[in-house]
Amino acid sequence: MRLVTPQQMRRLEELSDQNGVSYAQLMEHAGQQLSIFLLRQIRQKKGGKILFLCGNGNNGGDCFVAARLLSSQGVPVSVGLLCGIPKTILAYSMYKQLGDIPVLSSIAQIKEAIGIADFVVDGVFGTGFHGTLRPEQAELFALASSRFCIGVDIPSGGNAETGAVVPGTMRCRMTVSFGACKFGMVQYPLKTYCGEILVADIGIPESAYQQIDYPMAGITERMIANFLPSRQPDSHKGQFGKLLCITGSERMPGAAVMSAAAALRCGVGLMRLAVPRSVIAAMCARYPEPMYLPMQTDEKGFALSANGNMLLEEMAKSTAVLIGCGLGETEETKALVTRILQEATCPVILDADGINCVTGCIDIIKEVKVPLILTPHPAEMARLLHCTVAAVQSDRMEQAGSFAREHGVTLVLKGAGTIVATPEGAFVNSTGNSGMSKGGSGDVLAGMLASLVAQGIPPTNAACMAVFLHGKAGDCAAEHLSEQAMLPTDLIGELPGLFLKLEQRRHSD
Ligand SMILES: NC(=O)C1=CN([C@@H]2O[C@H](COP(=O)(O)OP(=O)(O)OC[C@H]3O[C@@H](n4cnc5c(N)ncnc54)[C@H](OP(=O)(O)O)[C@@H]3O)[C@@H](O)[C@H]2O)[C@@H](O)CC1
Ligand SMILES: Nc1ncnc2c1ncn2[C@@H]1O[C@H](COP(=O)(O)OP(=O)(O)O)[C@@H](O)[C@H]1O
Ligand SMILES: [K+]
Repeated sequence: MRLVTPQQMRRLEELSDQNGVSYAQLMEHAGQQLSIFLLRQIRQKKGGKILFLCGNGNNGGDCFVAARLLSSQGVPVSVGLLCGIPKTILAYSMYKQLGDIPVLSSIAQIKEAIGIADFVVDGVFGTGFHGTLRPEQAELFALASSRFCIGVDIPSGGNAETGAVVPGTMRCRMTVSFGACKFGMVQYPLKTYCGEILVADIGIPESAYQQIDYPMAGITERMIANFLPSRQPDSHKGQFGKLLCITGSERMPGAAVMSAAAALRCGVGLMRLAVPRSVIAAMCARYPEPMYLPMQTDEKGFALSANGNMLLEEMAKSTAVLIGCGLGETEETKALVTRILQEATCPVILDADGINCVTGCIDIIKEVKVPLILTPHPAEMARLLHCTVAAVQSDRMEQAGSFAREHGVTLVLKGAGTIVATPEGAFVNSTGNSGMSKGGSGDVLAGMLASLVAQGIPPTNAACMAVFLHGKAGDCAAEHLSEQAMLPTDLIGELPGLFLKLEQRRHSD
């Protein structure tokens, strides 16, 4: 699913206009698509009165077209003007074609109409919304939201660029978005205001989409199914990658266990697991598959930089390195992480404390000569950028995309609606649930990602595949264990079922 910012949408409309599909035709198509959708809804409900709530911009214009088309087919429609007569030439010309459709402009009339409508269509504000809602608007929106409300392009009050909402934003059961889904609609909190999202084709030429800078898309199962490495019947372990994990400390051995277990379940051929010597016996009892590399530690159980030479030798034999989960943030681990990055000979996945260790010397990232993937959660991202978590969360795509472009890395900004940003474009995940908001879920993701990269899947593809499957594993776990009780380790238990499905899908394709 394509995702666009409001600026990109405006550029698409402009390119479309230059390529023979005018602005007026786009609006006519948008209204047509909306009317087709509404007709389907009416048929399912066996009848229904439709009230279009319209603002004075082009979002209202789409509604005038739909109202005219539906009315010509005998559907009882009315229009409520919330911001007066349309301001744009386009919307005004559509408004003038309403004919004898009832137009309500007093608040009292509109309130009454909302009360008796079967469907309320929200065409008050689209991508041109800014500022806040006036109290009387918020009150009307609350009333409309209590009905079966259908969003036009985006719920009014939502920010199509960031996913922010203002108090009183319209709550829609379904939203019909034109040309492409707006990025903000797949981020929180706006996502929860959209209901089911449908994208309507309004005739923007394919060539226009191809000219958009920094394209974005939602991650789908279909997309990631093709990334699975093929397994030939005569294959051997050396063909499925060699992963070096530099993880864990005496205080956080679990992070090493979870990332390693997840990596093993994602199919890597060989794993070397560098962890503090003291935790190896317990780990090996649980997971005998990896080759264990004992690390020397300080008196608190955190790895020393003196392990560097041994780790570099092991890295030379590896196809990917995962560093950071549970490693701890000390002067010694900082020196170790820095050295691994500076001398890396294969792709590196930098997670958790691996990220924390470089926040003071972020420019070294630009000098890394191998593909680098960072997997920060919002607080780690804020540390990287030396800003607040709120600043990260208020504009996730801008923060992730700018970082990826500036540093030439793949950046996985975690949290509901995880973003995989690369220097060329970005992907957004929609799987997962709040049952995953538990310490350890990130370690599982890091292990999965590292395993896929080690197997030779290009970093961006691997990141999309890992975040999609990680969230899907969370959704499966929640189904039979509940969001409340499920654990990060349960995600690992779901992986075999998910890979089985992907393999079956590949065999049937
Ligand atoms: N262009 C095309 O060909 C196509 C466009 N399409 C449709 O156009 C939509 C974008 O239309 P748009 O740019 O006119 O903006 P829209 O969202 O209607 O709102 C702007 C109006 O609201 C006002 N306003 C804003 N905030 C406000 C507030 N807090 N309180 C009060 N007023 C406020 C704002 O006022 P102003 O900025 O002037 O102060 C302005 O008058 C898009 O979402 C899609 O539905 C489709 O048909 C496809 C083809
Ligand atoms: N509400 C949610 N919806 C979807 N995914 C979530 C949600 N909460 C957490 N996750 C996912 O779980 C993981 C948590 O990672 P992180 O915060 O690094 O955990 P930890 O470091 O404790 O292992 C991320 O991949 C994140 O996207
Ligand atoms: K709207």
